Amino acid sequence: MIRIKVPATSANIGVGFDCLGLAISLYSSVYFEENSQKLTISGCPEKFQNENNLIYQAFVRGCQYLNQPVPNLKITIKNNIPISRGLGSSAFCIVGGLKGADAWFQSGLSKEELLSLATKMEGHPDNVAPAIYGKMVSSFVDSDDNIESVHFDINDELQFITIIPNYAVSTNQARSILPSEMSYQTATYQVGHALALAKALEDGNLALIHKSIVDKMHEPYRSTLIPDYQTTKEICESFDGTMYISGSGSTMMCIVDQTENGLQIVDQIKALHPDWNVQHLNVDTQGATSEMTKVIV
Ligand SMILES: Nc1ncnc2c1ncn2[C@@H]1O[C@H](COP(=O)(O)OP(=O)(O)O)[C@@H](O)[C@H]1O
Ligand SMILES: N[C@@H](CCOP(=O)(O)O)C(=O)O
Repeated sequence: MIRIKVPATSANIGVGFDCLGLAISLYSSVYFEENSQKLTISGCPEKFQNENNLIYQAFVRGCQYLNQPVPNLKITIKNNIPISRGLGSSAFCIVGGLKGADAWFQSGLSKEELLSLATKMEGHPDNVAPAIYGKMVSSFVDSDDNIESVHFDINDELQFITIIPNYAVSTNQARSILPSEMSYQTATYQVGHALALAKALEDGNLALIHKSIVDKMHEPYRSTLIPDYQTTKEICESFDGTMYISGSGSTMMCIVDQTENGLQIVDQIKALHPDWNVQHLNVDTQGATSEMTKVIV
């Protein structure tokens, strides 16, 4: 059977709305094997165990692109990326399904083709690009509808603390509350900040990360959907951490150096919210992988 392993992704990174994203060391896998029936799906909530399942939809899209018939499939999901928490669970499904079809037919799709197909399904490239390539990726759609992506190394001195609340925020809702227009002044602010942030993350410059990550495009609106936003931000900042809303939330990501500060932040947040999932994670540098395997792990 085929195993596709995909990293979770943290999109936007403050000022990079819909264009900047980071792959992190939290992984989900999906296994594809032949089946006597049309489709069997396990490892996800029952409401997704049907033909509307996003992984299956992406697999079918991959077959169409490759001009291949859709095989009878058994899909087994080993999921570690929480759903609707702003860590790219939908990107996992889309990249997992497309890459599954590519591996099934051994068709050797390029990462560029994969990114183009995945972006059309997801609607924005900021999660699917790092899910495919790893590291931090900045992407945009050019005038010919091609996706251009630029790849950044993140400095090893930084650690990422993923703070996952026990409540979800739907991406659709978090997009629907955003204004439809923005001023030239705000656009200029965002461009300057985003460029500085990319360099600061490469250099591990915590002071510049802290200044440049401050967003005016989505975070002020979306923070209203996360009741614990302000208190969590204050805890992070009291130990020299910088916090942003991961994707559309509810996860909050804290960037901090490799000192004891990270441990203090985790301890304080866990003490306040024992049922939240708070983890130290690293940057994933590989992106999605595929392998033939005999066992499900
Ligand atoms: N493990 C999974 N199994 C089936 N469907 C999933 C899984 N993970 C995510 N999805 C799909 O992705 C959607 C969540 O996407 P979205 O709201 O964008 O949140 P996220 O921030 O996690 O990407 C779900 O409604 C579902 O359609
Ligand atoms: N740029 C998108 C990113 C959504 O990421 P997700 O992980 O919440 O699906 C947005 O901000 O809407």
